[in-house]
Amino acid sequence: MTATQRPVRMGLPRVRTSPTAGERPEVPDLVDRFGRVARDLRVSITEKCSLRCTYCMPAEGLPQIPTERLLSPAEIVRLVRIAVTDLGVQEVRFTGGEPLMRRDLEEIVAGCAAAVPGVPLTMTTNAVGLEHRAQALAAAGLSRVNVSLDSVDRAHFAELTRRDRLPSVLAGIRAAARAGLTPLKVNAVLMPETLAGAADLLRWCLDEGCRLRFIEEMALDADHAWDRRTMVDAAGLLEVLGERFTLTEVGREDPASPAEEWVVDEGPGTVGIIASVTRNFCDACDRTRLTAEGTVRSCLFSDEEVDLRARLRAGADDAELAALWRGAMWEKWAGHGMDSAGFEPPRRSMGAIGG
Ligand SMILES: Nc1nc2c(ncn2[C@@H]2O[C@H](COP(=O)(O)OP(=O)(O)OP(=O)(O)O)[C@@H](O)[C@H]2O)c(=O)[nH]1
Ligand SMILES: C[S@@+](CC[C@H](N)C(=O)[O-])C[C@H]1O[C@@H](n2cnc3c(N)ncnc32)[C@H](O)[C@@H]1O
Ligand code: SF4
Ligand code: SF4
Repeated sequence: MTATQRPVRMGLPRVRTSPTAGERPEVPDLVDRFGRVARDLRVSITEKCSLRCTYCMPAEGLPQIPTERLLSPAEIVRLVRIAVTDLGVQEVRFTGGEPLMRRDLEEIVAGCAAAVPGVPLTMTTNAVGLEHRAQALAAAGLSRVNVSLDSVDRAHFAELTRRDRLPSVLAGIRAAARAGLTPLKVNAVLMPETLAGAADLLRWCLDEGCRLRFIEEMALDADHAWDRRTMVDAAGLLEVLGERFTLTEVGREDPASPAEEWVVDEGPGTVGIIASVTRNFCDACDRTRLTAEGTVRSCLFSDEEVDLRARLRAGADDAELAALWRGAMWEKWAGHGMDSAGFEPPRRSMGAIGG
């Protein structure tokens, strides 16, 4: 049996449904009622973006957030320090919108690197313009980057992102690799339109030494076009890639990692699949999020947010901000529920939350 003929383990949803009854235990870490502990902080720093990916943004972009409502570099650094020193966070990822849209990104990274030395600082980016900033970001203390890239065909890229920026993205990826922002992972969202170019994208990533992961599309597009019945799942992708490559399943790098991995041909290259919908990883979720406006959002899919910015600007001390954050995490949902009857997408789209 070849790797692609092997049945894909779709499994039962891995969401624990019976929460712990009673009060939150008196522990400093970000624990929730389902026994999970958040160690991975994702910080959105802007809603702006240089692209308009159809699975994320509306064609006209998101409504602009007035500058005074965005967290300043000093505020971001303070909240990151609280997350690490008071709440047990072990990795910080900058995202958005597009983090490169902020001119003060290097200042934010350098401030965080000084405030939480030794903690990996990473970024998820579309890489437009990264070519000119990769060296400075690495020098400021950025550890590595993940880049979103759905196609290496210029016309197809322009269609998917509504912008003709493929050359800049490819130059950005190469500059990031030269600057040592590695291991560099590439994220591609699975859609019917991406399947035809999926094998070419994998070939390109293998040749460039990038680790490609395909991601099942989630109901987080601003246009609300997502449809569970037509979305491309992991099984559909494996069938297409199997026509060109021999894939051998190796599983997850570590149990909390969302990506399951396959070795391609004789290796050492791999391809990953983040099956957020059909094989969700919510029961191992270790994430907490800060939105660009300074609210804590415990789950991508939960519109309940706790406003830290207002308290921070009203003079709250670190202990109060940490307590608010712990309370938000205790209320975290079990999972996204995309497979449940009556599922409603959240009000904010991916770009507005911070993916
Ligand atoms: N279900 C779910 N999916 C997420 C979440 N955060 C990110 N994703 C999806 O996972 C994809 C990859 O995210 P990245 O930003 O590259 O982060 P990562 O995979 O955690 O990063 P690594 O630590 O480098 O593996 C994104 O494109 C999203 O589609 C989350 O909290 N929940
Ligand atoms: C919102 S973007 C922000 C960072 C940066 N602009 C980028 O594209 O990498 C973060 C991640 O979310 C993913 N994403 C956006 N919309 C999605 C959706 N509807 N389903 C799954 N992933 C999505 C993107 O592919 C990207 O990897
Ligand atoms: S996925 Fe990233 S690059 Fe694409 S529109 Fe959303 S924020 Fe922008
Ligand atoms: S959907 Fe929510 S619970 Fe599931 S992995 Fe994402 S953030 Fe965690």
